[in-house]
Amino acid sequence: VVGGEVAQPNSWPWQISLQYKSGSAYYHTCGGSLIRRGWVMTAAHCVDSQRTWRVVLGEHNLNTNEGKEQIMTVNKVYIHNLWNSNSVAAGYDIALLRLDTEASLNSVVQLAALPPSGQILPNNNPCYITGWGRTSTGGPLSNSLKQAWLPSVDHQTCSSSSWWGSTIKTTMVCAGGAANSGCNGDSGGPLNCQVNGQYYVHGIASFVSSAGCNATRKPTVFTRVSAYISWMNGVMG
Ligand SMILES: CC(C)c1ccc(NC(=O)[C@@H]2CCCN2C(=O)[C@H](CCCC[NH3+])NC(=O)C(F)(F)F)cc1
Repeated sequence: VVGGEVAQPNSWPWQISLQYKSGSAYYHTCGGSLIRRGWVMTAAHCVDSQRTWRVVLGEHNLNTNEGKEQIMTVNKVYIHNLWNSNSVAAGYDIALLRLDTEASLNSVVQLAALPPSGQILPNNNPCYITGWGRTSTGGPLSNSLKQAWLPSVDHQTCSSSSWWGSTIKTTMVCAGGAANSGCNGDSGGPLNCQVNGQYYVHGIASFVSSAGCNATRKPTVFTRVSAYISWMNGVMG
C-alpha cells in the first residue's frame, strides 16, 4: 500500500496473509479475505504456482507473534478455470483456498461481507485498500498492515483512453488513481467499500501499472467480487 497509514490492529478482521514455504521458513506473498470459516478468497495470480501455502488469520505485524494469530494450512486451491496467467487483462483473477481446518471466529478473526451478485459501485464510493504490500514502487513490504483511502473509479472513467483504456473489463473494479495505491504484495487482498454504513469486500487486488504502483490515472485494478458470487457458491457448495 502506497500512502495511507498503518491500520488499527485487527480492524479489518477478514484480512489474511497468504504465505509460501521456502526452506524451513514462510514468506508473505499476497493478501486475501476470509469468506467462510474454511474458505479464503484471493487472486488467481497469487496461487498459480506449485508451492506449499499457509494462511495467517488475526495478523497485524508480520514479524512478531502477538498471540492472536491463527495459522491455517491449505487443503486445496481452486483457480477460476478461465484464468490465464499470461493475460491478467482478460480478468478471472480469482481463486478460493479450502483450509484444512475451520477458523475460530472472534474479535480479531471475522468473515468478510460480500456484495450482492451484480452490484456495481458508483463513481467515488468510499473504499479502503488494505495490505502488507510494498509501501512505495520498488520499496519494501510493510511489516504492519496498512490501509489507504481509495475511492472507486467507475468503468466509464477507468476505461477511457487517458486512464487504463480497453485493458479494463466490466468484471473489474478500479480505485484510486492518485497518490494512494496498492502495490506488489497487496495482490489478492480486499478493496473494502462502505455501502449503507457497512464495509463489503468489492474487489480483489489484481494489478497496478508496471510504470509505478501509484501512477497518475492508473488506478489499482481489482477483480469485481460481485461478478463471481455464483462461481464461488458453485465451488464452495
Ligand atoms: C493488463 C496488462 C497490460 C498488465 C498491466 C499491469 C501489469 N502490472 C504488473 O505486472 C505489476 C508489475 C509487478 C507486479 N505487478 C502487478 O500488478 C501485480 C501482479 C500482476 C499479475 C500479472 N502477472 N499485482 C499487484 O501488484 C497488485 F496490484 F495486485 F497488488 C501487468 C499486466
